[in-house]
Amino acid sequence: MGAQDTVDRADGRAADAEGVRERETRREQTHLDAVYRRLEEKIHEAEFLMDDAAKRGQVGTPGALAERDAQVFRAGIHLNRLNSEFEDFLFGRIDLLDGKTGERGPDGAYTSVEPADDAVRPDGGADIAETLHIGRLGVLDADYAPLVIDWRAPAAAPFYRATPVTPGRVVRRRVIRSKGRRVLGVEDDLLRPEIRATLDGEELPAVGDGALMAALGRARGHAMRDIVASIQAEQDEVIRAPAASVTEVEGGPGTGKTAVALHRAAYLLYRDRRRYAGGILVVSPTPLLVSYTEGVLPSLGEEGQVAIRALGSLVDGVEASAYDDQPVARVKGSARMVGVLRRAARGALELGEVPQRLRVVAFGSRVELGADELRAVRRQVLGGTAPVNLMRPRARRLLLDALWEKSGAARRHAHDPELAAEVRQGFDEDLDEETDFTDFLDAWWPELTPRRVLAALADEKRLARWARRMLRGGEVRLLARSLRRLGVDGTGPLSVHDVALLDELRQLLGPPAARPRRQEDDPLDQLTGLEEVTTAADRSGPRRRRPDVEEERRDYAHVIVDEAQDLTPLQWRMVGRRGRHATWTVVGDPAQSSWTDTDEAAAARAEALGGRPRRRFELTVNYRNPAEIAELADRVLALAMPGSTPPEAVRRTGLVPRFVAAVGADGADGADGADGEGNGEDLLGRTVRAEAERLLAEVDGTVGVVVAMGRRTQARQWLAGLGDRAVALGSLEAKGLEYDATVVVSPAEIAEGLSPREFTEGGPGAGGAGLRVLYVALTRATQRLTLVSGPRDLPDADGVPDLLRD
Ligand SMILES: Nc1ncnc2c1ncn2[C@@H]1O[C@H](COP(=O)(O)OP(=O)(O)OP(=O)(O)O)[C@@H](O)[C@H]1O
Repeated sequence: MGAQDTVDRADGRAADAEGVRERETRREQTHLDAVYRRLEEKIHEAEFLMDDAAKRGQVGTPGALAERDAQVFRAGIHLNRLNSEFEDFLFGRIDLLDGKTGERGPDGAYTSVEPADDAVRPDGGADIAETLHIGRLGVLDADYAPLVIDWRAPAAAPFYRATPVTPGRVVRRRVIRSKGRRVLGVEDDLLRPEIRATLDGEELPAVGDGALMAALGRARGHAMRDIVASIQAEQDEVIRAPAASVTEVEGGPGTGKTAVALHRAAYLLYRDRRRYAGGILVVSPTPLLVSYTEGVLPSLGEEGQVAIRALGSLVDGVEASAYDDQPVARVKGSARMVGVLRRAARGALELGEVPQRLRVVAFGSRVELGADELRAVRRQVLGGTAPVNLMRPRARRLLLDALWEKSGAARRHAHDPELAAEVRQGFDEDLDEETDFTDFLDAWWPELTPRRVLAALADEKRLARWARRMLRGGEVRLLARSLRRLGVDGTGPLSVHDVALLDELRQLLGPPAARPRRQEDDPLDQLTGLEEVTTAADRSGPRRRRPDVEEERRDYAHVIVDEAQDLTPLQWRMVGRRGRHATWTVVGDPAQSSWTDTDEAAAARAEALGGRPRRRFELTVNYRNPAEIAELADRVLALAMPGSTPPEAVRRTGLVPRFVAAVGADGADGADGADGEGNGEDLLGRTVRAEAERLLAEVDGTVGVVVAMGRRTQARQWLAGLGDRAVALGSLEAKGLEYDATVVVSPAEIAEGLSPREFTEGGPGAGGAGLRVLYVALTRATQRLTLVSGPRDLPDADGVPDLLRD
């Protein structure tokens, strides 16, 4: 056979394959047309029903209608948005063998997973018994037969679970790519290539190289895409895990933890909407990650029921995105702060001008309590554990007791308790109207707000008193200095770690107490020692609201924590308060933790999750990084956490990371002004900019430049004018994000920037949060990685920094 024949045959095969692809695409187009026709019918029907209900003055809420025909109605109302904003309304198809009757599928429904014994004939032939189309929402035809099955329905599970090793009934899995109403193409995986399957008498063809690789190769934008068309089996198990108790998921970078957590939220809503509607909280580490991920749920047809909040925005009315330096963050996040804040919450009662004497006129005579007596009353009030603001009624009550005693009236009426009670009531009522008394109470037991108390910690002497035996001198100094930003009244800007302190204080202070009411029973008379005491009167009585008292927090039905390895003990307490009665999904990767005291955080996490039973999952495949990048990052992982197993990268691109040294002839990078305005000054900046430009030309999507936290502003200037495809970010901000290409600037600085002491004393190999942060930085790229080293990196002749050499 001549060379020309070989070429002709190959061309012929390619032309055949093209023909099959076109034919298969046309077939799916026919199905999609039918789906849209049906959806249009349902939209008209829904509009008519809404209209009709409105005309007849009935309650025609979408909710009420949805119950009539929930699945199709929902599809209808989402359709227009799906059309305009999202691709792939219908994205999947499975062709199945006949199943064993009566066998249950992965979710316990009667969807047989295993084929019937005679599904494959002895000669290897088999007929496709069932074809299912899978989409973002379910659509039924006029006879209630499914045109599209919701991806979350049990019947759709084999689309995700089938693998060539355990194919079950699935012969062919097809991913359909469409835009609006147009089918663009199909990608098939044959899960049982050993059999000759036919559909309606025709042989079942397979088109393309599989959908996963196609999805992974696409350029990235500034928003995360859903993975609904290519969820992998181990991910699907997490998404569909029963909601009960706590689901814990660990996996290395790029294993899909964030994606899986968001798809799980959509799944839980589908399974039990009544329970979860309005009640799923997703906690994300940074506002950047919130905005990166917030389109995923709407693309899955879920909006409004899930709150995605950054750790700095978890308290209503507060929006913090500033970072503290790591040593400060470490103090603020430590569990030791709970004790300090407890003292501060009580100590703050003495912040203003505390009156040392109470003088009133009662029943026509002067009664007075002196400093010692007042101190004794205060001690007595503080004997309980109720929130400080809620102790105010008790303070009032005990002051009245002391005044009553002092007035001698108690003795005068000792023989007649009934009369004594009556007189006492008059005594209290008189004093409640006496401004000398009410003004005194306001000054002596002021209403405290969390911000005010937090700001009070900025006074170093005062803080040292409150923190005695809990914080070291250096820590007190750092903390006090950092809180000065808040100003005296506490209205200054908050850092992310301040928010957890604020939330802790909200708990310790409680809401401002109700104003005293006549004949009010002091609940603490009976209940001293209870954690939280309010009466119906307190709750319904008029409150003097302060503008800086935030709305009550909510109690969620399910809490999803992303990047859980980074929560500080105080943040765990803050999140735990929002899920006291919740079920939980907690995803994270210890190898990416930037927190130093991991034992302390583990204890706080255990407390937040309580004694609920746990179900653990591990994700093992890295879908983000090509193997060439993952292998480099694994060197740092080996230093940061010796012995840990990295996830396995799913693809190889042939593009190895590029190393560039920005070291001048004098060995300086000049970024710290080593030689003034001269050559070395902006060598690093110029190099980084040039590398970013180079990557922008090489990839279609985004380029992220990751620098040590202290260099963020500088890095933004380096990139000025390069357009919005290039982004500069600090190492801690890179959490959870990804870019087509990244420039990682000075690995040594990123590792040191976090914790110089840990890095230089322990040295590489001693582990440490700094190296884990570097590991995060190195695992953000989906295609290309460039490393720019400065002098601190001690690059070798090839520009490879010391930390990344073999
Ligand atoms: N089954 C899948 N099909 C297609 N893409 C996937 C799949 N699973 C994950 N990905 C993609 O891999 C990338 C990494 O996913 P994700 O950000 O959820 O990982 P992660 O485990 O949270 O990573 P990190 O720990 O680094 O934050 C994303 O682009 C995601 O869309």
